[in-house]
Amino acid sequence: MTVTVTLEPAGRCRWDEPVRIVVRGLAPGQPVTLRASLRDEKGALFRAHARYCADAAGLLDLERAPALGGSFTGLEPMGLFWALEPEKPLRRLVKRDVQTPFAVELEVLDGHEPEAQLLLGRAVHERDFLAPGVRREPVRAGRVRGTLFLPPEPAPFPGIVDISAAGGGLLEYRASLLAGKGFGVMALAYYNYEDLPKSLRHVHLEYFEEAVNYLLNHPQVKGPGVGLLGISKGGELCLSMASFLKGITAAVIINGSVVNVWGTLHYKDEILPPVGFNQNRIKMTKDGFADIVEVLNSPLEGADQKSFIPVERAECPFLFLVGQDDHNWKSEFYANEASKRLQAHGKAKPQVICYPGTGHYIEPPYFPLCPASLHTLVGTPVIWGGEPRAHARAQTDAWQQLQTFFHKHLGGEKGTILAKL
Ligand SMILES: CCCCCCCCCCCC(=O)SCCNC(=O)CCNC(=O)[C@H](O)C(C)(C)COP(=O)(O)OP(=O)(O)OC[C@H]1O[C@@H](n2cnc3c(N)ncnc32)[C@H](O)[C@@H]1OP(=O)(O)O
Repeated sequence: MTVTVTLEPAGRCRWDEPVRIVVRGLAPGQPVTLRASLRDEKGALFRAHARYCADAAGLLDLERAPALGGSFTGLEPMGLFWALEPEKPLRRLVKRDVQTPFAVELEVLDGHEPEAQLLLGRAVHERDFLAPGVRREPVRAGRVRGTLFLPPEPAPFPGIVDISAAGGGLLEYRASLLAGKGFGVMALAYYNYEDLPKSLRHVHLEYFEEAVNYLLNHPQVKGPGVGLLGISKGGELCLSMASFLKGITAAVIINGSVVNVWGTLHYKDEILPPVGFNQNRIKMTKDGFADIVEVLNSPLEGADQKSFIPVERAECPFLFLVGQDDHNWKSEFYANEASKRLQAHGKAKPQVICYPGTGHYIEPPYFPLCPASLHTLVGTPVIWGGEPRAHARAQTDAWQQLQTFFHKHLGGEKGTILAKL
């Protein structure tokens, strides 16, 4: 009997959607190995594999059959995606062009032995980043540089500014996926992109103010305010935006810091100096990677207190999503200190969700954990923390949590349209 690999739903789906993998035509109880392969846009290969046994009817359904070993074990229907590992170390899976899908090759190999196994069947599964009808609009307005993603009509939609980690350039994949949930999402570049500043040494919030106003004035975006979504340095910038700027209705901070890091922050006549750091607190792992989690000074002591972002000035609700094993910096400490500061000034207690075993890059679901890669500010590979399975679980939950939070505070439940006030 021919071995077939089928995916449900059939055909192309969004990267953040689960898919059911079913293999038919095997012998009863046949041992097989499933292997997933993906090449990113720079040709870097990512692979995962797992060993299974067919059931008495010769069927293998990954929603019912536990993996017996390989890149992961246990009942993990999406393990072949979140357990992908780069052939060359230090590569993080990022999607640079959201207008094309990632093609994932799924192979069924006979037996459990690692050496060359007989190929029994295969399928190529496309996972894309733009839901049908989602529109992609490059933004070159005044100084603002980014890309706006708009859901299919009817407008208007709640607006969200999405700000990535330090690294420069412009990564659009989170914004493009989130636009598929009914939001108008602008991925905002903020340095080392086109004619933007080349470094983070001086950050002027007026640029971000212009970006917020651009989005608020967009004819397809509904007010009265916008949401902010930021990860890492992007999360820190969202906290500063919410503290100093108007027009912010909700903010989701993914592993951000509540202290100004690396460069001087400017807004009108105010300045926040960068928090101090001590390179002697960099530890080296047995693999030779840097662990920088202790490098930054505490913003609760001495002169470093001037670097604490005045979150008490913010008028919006916050959701902090925290990887408890974040090794970039102390995300849980920052979230808790932000919460204390807000409550000490009579503001609402923010929602803080902490994920055990979870590292720095909490991405949309099914992105594989990146254990270590180049830190552009540190200039050497660092560990980001996290354990693959726990990190994968956290990504799936965090993605739902941030959507729920934005729908609650920005409106925009699919189909509910509120006119601009
Ligand atoms: C001590 C004081 C402490 C002070 C304490 C500092 C802590 C504060 C940190 C601030 C808070 C944060 O944001 S922490 C998060 C910091 N994040 C980062 O540093 C992100 C690192 N950057 C990246 O991963 C990349 O920029 C991407 C993947 C985002 C996009 O790459 P790109 O912009 O297109 O760059 P590209 O020209 O392709 O490649 C340039 C180099 O980037 C890296 N790179 C490129 N692609 C990838 C990739 N997929 N995975 C991994 N790395 C990649 C490679 O090394 C590559 O060099 P080659 O191999 O091609 O030669």
